Amino acid sequence: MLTLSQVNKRYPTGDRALTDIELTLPRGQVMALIGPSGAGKSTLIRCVNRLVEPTSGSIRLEETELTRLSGNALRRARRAMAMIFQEYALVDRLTVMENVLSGRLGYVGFWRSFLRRYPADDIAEAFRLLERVGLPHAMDKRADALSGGQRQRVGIARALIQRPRLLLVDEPTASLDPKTSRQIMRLIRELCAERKLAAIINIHDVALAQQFADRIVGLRAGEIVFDGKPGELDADTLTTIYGEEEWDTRVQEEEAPSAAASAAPAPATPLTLATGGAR
Ligand SMILES: Nc1ncnc2c1ncn2[C@@H]1O[C@H](COP(=O)(O)OP(=O)(O)OP(=O)(O)O)[C@@H](O)[C@H]1O
Repeated sequence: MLTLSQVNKRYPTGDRALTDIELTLPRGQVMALIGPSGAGKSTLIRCVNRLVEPTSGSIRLEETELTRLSGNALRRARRAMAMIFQEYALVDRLTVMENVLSGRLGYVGFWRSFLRRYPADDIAEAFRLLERVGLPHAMDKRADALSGGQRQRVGIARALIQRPRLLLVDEPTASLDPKTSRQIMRLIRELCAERKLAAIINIHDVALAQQFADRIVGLRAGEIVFDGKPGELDADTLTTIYGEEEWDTRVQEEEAPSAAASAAPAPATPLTLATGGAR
């Protein structure tokens, strides 16, 4: 449903962020995008919804060539691609319900949204979504009264009320504790399955990516250096993506003495990356 072909991005500063990206994402597939800082993960997902302009190449969402769109046509295409952010991007002074409904801004007219008069169907759907993400009792709370995990659930509900076909997810767990991170990843995974949504999830935590994604794509210096199933990620592949490291042993040697590590459950996946492996 999403096809990137020969996508390149060079920023005006001269930084080459993406080189000849080729990627096809089928409907319903959850893909994790991993790679070191500066590898181009955020640039890639922002090229898809054109928050960043690719320098060259083609990006197709089903029949639509996204790189050629502007104005209303671009706004319409963006409705199909909802974004979930690391820092949630909620409006703090608004209620949870209002934040969720703001996901409909691309659909309702300016005055309606300005006056916050949303159609009854949208309100009913917002109720259903808040229930689905586990926040049925929080709808009247202000967004700034919520925990990080709850804020991300609101961000997920806001994305879904857009009725997207594709989720673009930018480090959804970066500000969350390990347990909440897993709950959020599980929720995203389940919702994608329920709604046949494809997702690209930019994530630093390799263990979480392995556990919750169907497919992992590794970027290094703007190029795809790995594209495979979570079980195919081995120490050699991690070295290709991140550079030299003793992937199998580092967590044990460096973290085992701490209380946090000894309380952690045994890894469910074969490899745990030291930088993001605590669960
Ligand atoms: N607005 C910008 N202007 C100039 N260069 C940029 C800009 N945004 C990103 N870059 C550069 O593009 C490259 C890729 O950055 P990007 O943020 O996409 O990487 P990333 O993999 O998402 O990193 P991180 O994991 O740290 O968020 C880096 O060299 C970065 O310095």
